[in-house]
Amino acid sequence: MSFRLQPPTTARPNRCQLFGPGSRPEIFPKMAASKADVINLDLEDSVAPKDKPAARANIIQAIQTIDWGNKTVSVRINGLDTPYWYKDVVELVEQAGDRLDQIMIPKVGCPEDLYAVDALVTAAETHIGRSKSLDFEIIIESAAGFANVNVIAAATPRLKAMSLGAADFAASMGMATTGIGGTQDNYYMLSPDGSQHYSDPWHGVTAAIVAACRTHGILPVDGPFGDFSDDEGFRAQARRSATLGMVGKWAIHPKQIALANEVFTPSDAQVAEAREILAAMSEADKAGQGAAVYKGRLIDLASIRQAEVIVKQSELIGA
Ligand SMILES: CC(C)(COP(=O)(O)OP(=O)(O)OC[C@H]1O[C@@H](n2cnc3c(N)ncnc32)[C@H](O)[C@@H]1OP(=O)(O)O)[C@@H](O)C(=O)NCCC(=O)NCCSC(=O)C[C@H](O)C(=O)O
Ligand SMILES: [Mg+2]
Repeated sequence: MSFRLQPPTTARPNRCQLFGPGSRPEIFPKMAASKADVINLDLEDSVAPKDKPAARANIIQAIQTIDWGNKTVSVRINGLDTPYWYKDVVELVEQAGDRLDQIMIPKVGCPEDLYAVDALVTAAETHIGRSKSLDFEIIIESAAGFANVNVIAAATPRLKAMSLGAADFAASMGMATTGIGGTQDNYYMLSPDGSQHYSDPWHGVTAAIVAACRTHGILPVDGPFGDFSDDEGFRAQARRSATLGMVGKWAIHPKQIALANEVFTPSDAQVAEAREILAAMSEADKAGQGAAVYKGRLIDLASIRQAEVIVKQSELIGA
């Protein structure tokens, strides 16, 4: 560990972020009744330009009137390259009330993007005397976002979560794909016997997001998986993200909520094994040993830290 300690990551359940367009208010109560940990009401790409003002009004009314339980309520604003974002921010901060926990800023490319939004949010909050400070979450979905991810992660203490947006990311990188996340037909390695083995084209940016987030105590989240009729494809993508350190995944259809919760909730077997490792290391410590053998394999002090990740995650979720 560096002399500069890794900060604890934001402590909240974030296994599934359910999206819904701000222009479809009839689904908001269904979103509130769902088993998603985070609700993302969208003002950006799922809302047509002519519908933006009505979508803002729908969202503000819904935040004030619907019982969102203990969910994190977040609104995705429009990008800083559009004429919509400043009204999104000002109207939300001034009118939505304290039940609005967070705004999601899309297509962040540099830390100054967050500086600009922070300045506007701070002014609006001060103007109305908002008692609760608004949190930020962002989407890394451009070449610039990938290149600058570490300085972006350090941009503001408001930042609590960071997602990968596979669709815009692929477009910005010039990737030859149209699918949103998952396996890509042409991204494979050829084995000596001629068989094809698919690789993960999202691996590099996923690892970069996780590293930046963990360095700064931010939640790393996997974004959308577009083919909501492909449950196994979603599971495979989510399992890869979880293995690399992400804490949750978006659902762009209610079908995907249970899948995300399943993958990002540690199983009973995983928790039991983690507790056994902690117990074995406790015995080793009493015997003056820093290492031990568990089920025929080495465990040591690093194994304690690995096991604690799983135990803490299950305690946070209440699993
Ligand atoms: C994808 C959808 C357009 C599908 O909507 P619909 O045709 O209504 O689906 P179904 O008929 O299968 O719906 C079944 C029931 O579920 C309700 N429903 C539908 N969607 C939602 C939802 N999001 N939350 C809660 N409930 C929902 C329907 O009303 C039906 O209910 P009932 O009749 O009572 O049985 C739609 O799901 C949708 O709009 N999804 C969200 C799209 C979105 O927000 N996209 C933006 C995020 S992805 C992105 O932006 C890319 C990213 O930035 C990147 O770059 O990668
Ligand atoms: Mg996008």
